[in-house]
Amino acid sequence: MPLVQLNNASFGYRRRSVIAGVSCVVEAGRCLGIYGPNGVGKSTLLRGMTGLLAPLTGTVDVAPGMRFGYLPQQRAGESHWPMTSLDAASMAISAQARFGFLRGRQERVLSRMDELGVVELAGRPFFQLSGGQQQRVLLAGAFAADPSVLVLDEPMSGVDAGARELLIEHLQRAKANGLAILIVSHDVADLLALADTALLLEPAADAGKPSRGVSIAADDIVSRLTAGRSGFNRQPAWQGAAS
Ligand SMILES: Nc1ncnc2c1ncn2[C@@H]1O[C@H](COP(=O)(O)OP(=O)(O)OP(=O)(O)O)[C@@H](O)[C@H]1O
Repeated sequence: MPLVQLNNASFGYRRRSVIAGVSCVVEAGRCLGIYGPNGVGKSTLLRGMTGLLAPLTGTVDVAPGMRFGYLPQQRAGESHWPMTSLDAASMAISAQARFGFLRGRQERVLSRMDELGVVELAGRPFFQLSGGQQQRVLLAGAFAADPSVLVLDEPMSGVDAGARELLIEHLQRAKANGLAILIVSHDVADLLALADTALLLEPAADAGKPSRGVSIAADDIVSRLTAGRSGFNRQPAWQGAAS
């Protein structure tokens, strides 16, 4: 049974659709990749799939009792808020787990931080870490919530090649253990490494109209993009995917 199922769903703001006609399923042990140009509606679709935004039309069915772990898109910025990395990851878990304060929470977070190679950063001020280190700390928090579906919005941004390899392996293992993953990425290589199915989001030819989503097998991403059938030939965002 799918954990999340969208049937011809559209999402937007103030009754205006940003993205329309999306049908897809999210299943245990599978990864759905979402790909498309800036502003096409990827984050909007994630908000809709996780219940943060109600569909304007169509339906979103979520299996009872399931939990989302969410790694939002990183925003550039600086803060002097005196928060340690452990605090940041622990806040992520309590926000995501929806079960309030958890006994043994810090141990769970520290153990996930250890798996992701950032446990030695636990006491360091979060905002003094590099972007890639912050990303791994927050991912540890998302994992510690023990989610059924892990939602990753551009998880590899700011992450170096070695750390990316480690993250991909970690996510592949978690997927093999039954975790469902939803990932937005501008890098086709990430989607080829993780996704089983891909939703290609295409802007409408007519500026005032909503974007559309086309569901394909992840292995067909490169041929689909190079064939230009989806209009993606206008932007070479997937460069490097073939290496
Ligand atoms: N809270 C909001 N209220 C109104 N409009 C919004 C809101 N959030 C996003 N939008 C609009 O919805 C459209 C899609 O935005 P969204 O952030 O979903 O795109 P995206 O594909 O994730 O972009 P990017 O690749 O740049 O992150 C944009 O036109 C944006 O201005």
